[in-house]
Amino acid sequence: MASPSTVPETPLLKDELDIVIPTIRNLDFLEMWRPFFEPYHLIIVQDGDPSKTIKVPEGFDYELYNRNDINRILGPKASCISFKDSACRCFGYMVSKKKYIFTIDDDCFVAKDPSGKEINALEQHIKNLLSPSTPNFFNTLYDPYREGADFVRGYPFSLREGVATAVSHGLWLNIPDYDAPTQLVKPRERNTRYVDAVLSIPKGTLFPMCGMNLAFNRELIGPAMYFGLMGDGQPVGRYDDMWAGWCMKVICDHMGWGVKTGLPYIWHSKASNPFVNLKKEYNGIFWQEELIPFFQSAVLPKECTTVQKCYLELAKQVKAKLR
Ligand SMILES: O=c1ccn([C@@H]2O[C@H](COP(=O)(O)OP(=O)(O)O[C@H]3O[C@@H](CO)[C@H](O)[C@H]3O)[C@@H](O)[C@H]2O)c(=O)[nH]1
Ligand SMILES: [Mn+2]
Repeated sequence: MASPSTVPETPLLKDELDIVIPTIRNLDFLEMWRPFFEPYHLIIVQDGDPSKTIKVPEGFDYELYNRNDINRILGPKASCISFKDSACRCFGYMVSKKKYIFTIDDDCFVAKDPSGKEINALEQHIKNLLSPSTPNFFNTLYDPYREGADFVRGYPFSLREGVATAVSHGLWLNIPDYDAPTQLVKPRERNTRYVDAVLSIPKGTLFPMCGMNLAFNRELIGPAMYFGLMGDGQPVGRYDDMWAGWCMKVICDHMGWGVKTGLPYIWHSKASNPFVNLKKEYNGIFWQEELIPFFQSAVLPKECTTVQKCYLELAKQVKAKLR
């Protein structure tokens, strides 16, 4: 019998978490993530031409879905899954049967922290999701549940239990997730700043959710994580994750759940073409100036006791106020 010291540590949430990857390129990046990802089940959503063969590196346990699969499974409803846009990833959230989801882009690699240690982004997301959030009162020493930190003087004891964490939003070293105008004026800017913090986004505050390094509790907030319809035939692009983030945050605030941002970092390697991105984002840059005030003022009635009811109510308000 193996002695306790040799028994391999079972990766956290090994059978309760799926890793969802949208791809229109290839999956070579998985080699670098192998030590961290291999124990987990992958759901690969292949975008673009379904006749193209996507090679999954040996040793990974995965499901792979292309557009033909999406059309077969959803029939006429397949039109709600974006085509030729990373928003297609939310199909993976739908077919998953697990409690947690981690989604990552195929141009995101393992980053190193300032000490040079490789960052297990998945492990950090799991820690973020399994520990409470503090959206109702800001803790100036950041994450109070972290080793070596705590609540500071003046923090109400009645609030120190925190609330359930629904979403963990990770960040990116190297290529930051800038919009096209910013990328055009700062083409060589790279993010080299590693901020060693995890923050709860305060209740009542929206934020720009990026889908490239993101984890969430699918059982809690899954129905609100629909990534807006973008890509082929749509007037706006690169607002899929933003849309989901705004809907999700309004609903989390209403349901009393938390959203965290900060660690973990990944290394984002490819800058997408800013001119192509400008065309995709152009309408969205105007659209969001109308959208944000809508989401900031959205109120969900107390009868909305489930995420589904919240989302349907939000949809009703969108239809009434945003068309
Ligand atoms: O038509 C497409 C284009 C891309 N993908 C896959 O989606 C991700 C992200 O693609 P990419 O790295 O090219 O785009 P970025 O600008 O860096 O991504 C940021 O913008 C958001 C787009 O809304 C995205 O979530 C952010 O990370 C890769 O895995 C591509 O392979 C696709 O499936 N279909
Ligand atoms: Mn990218």
